[in-house]
Amino acid sequence: MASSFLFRRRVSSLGVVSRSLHGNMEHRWLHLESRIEALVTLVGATRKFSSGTGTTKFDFTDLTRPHTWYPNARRKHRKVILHMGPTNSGKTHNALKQLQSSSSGIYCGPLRLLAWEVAKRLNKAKVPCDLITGQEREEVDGAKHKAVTVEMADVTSDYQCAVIDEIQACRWFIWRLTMLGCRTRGFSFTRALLGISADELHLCGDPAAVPLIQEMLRVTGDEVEVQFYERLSPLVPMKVPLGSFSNIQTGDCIVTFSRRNIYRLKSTGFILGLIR
Ligand SMILES: Nc1ncnc2c1ncn2[C@@H]1O[C@H](COP(=O)(O)OP(=O)(O)OP(=O)(O)O)[C@@H](O)[C@H]1O
Repeated sequence: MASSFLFRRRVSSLGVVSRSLHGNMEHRWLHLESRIEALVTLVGATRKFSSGTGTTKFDFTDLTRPHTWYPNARRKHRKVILHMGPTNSGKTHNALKQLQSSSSGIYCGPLRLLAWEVAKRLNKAKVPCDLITGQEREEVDGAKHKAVTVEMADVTSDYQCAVIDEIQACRWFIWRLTMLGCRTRGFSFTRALLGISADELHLCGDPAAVPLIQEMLRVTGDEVEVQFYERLSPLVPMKVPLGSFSNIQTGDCIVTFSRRNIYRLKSTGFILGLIR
């Protein structure tokens, strides 16, 4: 599902807005992380001191057990289904089918456009669905479903079904920071994974994340099931390189990994002409 946004014409301008939002968030998270690390060190010293008294104390500053920060989710015995496979293998499609048929639910994705696509899909299927991102809040009468960017994940309500897309971005905070996935936004995925209170939680992503997620969920008491997927259509490399951009044909997709490159390619008019 992540790849489909690349084909939309609206992408470049919207992409800039959301990236600048993430840029600000990056600063905030980095700042917060350095504060947490300092606090964790301090807590270590405090615990050593108080353990000598022989009394049982609850340590409110203990940041080493994040699963306990979400009592709503811990009260549920969640069924967690991992949909793991390469891109274009139908993981998200299957998870969204469950979301669509549930009485209430939430979709959390890494991009505004993914949340937007899911809200559109559910509303089109006559399942009223709110769209909530860092930039907008579109509420639909009677909606019991929400499509959100992961930072807006609601960890206070109860849902029948929840979907977290691109879960490999998850990041695990533990005593001395261990890290996997996205350095700047991973915390929001971890928060959604540990904190969403849903009977069924569907996680879509890369199989490389399976051991980490299993480890994270070992302490939550959730039931975990892993389903592996194969690509729906084969990926066949070309026998000869493309060469010049002038060899691009209508229907081709260009993938690039920096904003500067996107604008550089956009400025070459023939590419825009093809996308239209
Ligand atoms: N059973 C199906 N019937 C019809 N369309 C499907 C089916 N499974 C997947 N698709 C379509 O195939 C495309 C890719 O599926 P999907 O987005 O679920 O893949 P994905 O594995 O989640 O990809 P990504 O890793 O990029 O998010 C989508 O357009 C989806 O609607």
